Amino acid sequence: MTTAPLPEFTHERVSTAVGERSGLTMTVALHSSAIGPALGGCRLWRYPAWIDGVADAMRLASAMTMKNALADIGAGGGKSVIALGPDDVLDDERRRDALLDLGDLVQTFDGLYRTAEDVGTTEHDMLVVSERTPHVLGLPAANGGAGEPAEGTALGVYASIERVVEQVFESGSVSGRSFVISGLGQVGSRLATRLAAAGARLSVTDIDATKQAFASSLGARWIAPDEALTTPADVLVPAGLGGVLTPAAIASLPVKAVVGPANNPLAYASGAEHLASRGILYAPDFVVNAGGVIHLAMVAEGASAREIEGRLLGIGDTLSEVFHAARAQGVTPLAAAQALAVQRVEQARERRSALV
Ligand SMILES: NC(=O)c1ccc[n+]([C@@H]2O[C@H](COP(=O)([O-])OP(=O)(O)OC[C@H]3O[C@@H](n4cnc5c(N)ncnc54)[C@H](O)[C@@H]3O)[C@@H](O)[C@H]2O)c1
Repeated sequence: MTTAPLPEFTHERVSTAVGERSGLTMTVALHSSAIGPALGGCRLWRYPAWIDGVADAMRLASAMTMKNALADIGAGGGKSVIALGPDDVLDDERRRDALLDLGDLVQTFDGLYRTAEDVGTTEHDMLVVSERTPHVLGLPAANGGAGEPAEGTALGVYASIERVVEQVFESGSVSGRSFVISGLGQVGSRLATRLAAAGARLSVTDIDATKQAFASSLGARWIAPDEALTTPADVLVPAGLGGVLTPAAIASLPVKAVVGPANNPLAYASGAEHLASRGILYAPDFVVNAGGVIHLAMVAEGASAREIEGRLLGIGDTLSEVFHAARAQGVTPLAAAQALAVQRVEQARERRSALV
């Protein structure tokens, strides 16, 4: 039985298999290849039931279509999930088996879906996946790959944070502004470091309490994970998993803006309207966290570090364009971003059918 509602099935193909070697259930969800071969990472995570992993892959894949369309990298949207059940134990051998199984499943898409690292997987894991399929990005730099995309993601989110602060406070400076960062992983820790260096006041948390030492090295205040949505601040930065902004959380969220790397932070469809009705500016996740895919796609194309940095900082411009469109159309930034992405996908589809 699924514990969350299944997403709408608008995908080109969803393949779920029990890994031959690992016995783990894994899913590749290809949402759209209209713009180009899909690109989206592989999440390795624990779920209450296998179907929750399928639903997560499907939701994340459609968000990747939106993200990649707005990132303008010539890629469609897809995602993969290796689902651990509540009692599954993952030792090194089984982890390797799971990654080889994933490689086989990715290979059945014949290049229409390309994988990379995501929550729960690393660049070294991608090296294992590459033993079974060439359709994998983000291998370690020492192996000729793009390496961890988190630095690129953090740069794009940081550029977005400045635009959000500018929008709300009429100055893009983060100095003296207060932030809550929930999740100090690959991206959250980099954002915390940048924000602290720029003079922001930080309250931070993670479910991994060992991150407290890092927090104090930045001079940040440590809060409990369940205080992240109740601590007053100028800006909330969700940098853990998605689904945290529930109706109850939004009803009393004591911030002026939400902007962060976490995919799908809104737990329900009308969350963006609810935030807007409370006067909270929401920067759509798939606009601000596109730095990772931009980095992966551009390194694969052989772009220079300078060109890539320019595109990462350009995420701030895309976000400003979205805010502008939202104001002009009288809709939320999320609706404006979705409309822009859908328009790009439809245009690509029309160009394709004109060629057939
Ligand atoms: N890494 C990237 O390049 C990238 C790109 C786009 C989007 N994202 C998204 O950004 C988010 C963070 O990615 P990451 O690469 O930093 O992942 P990560 O796994 O390195 O870090 C996530 C951190 O969040 C913590 N966490 C999980 N649940 C939490 C909770 N309820 N409260 C507080 N902390 C919690 C984890 O302990 C971990 O430290 C994810 O949603 C991911 O999908 C990441």
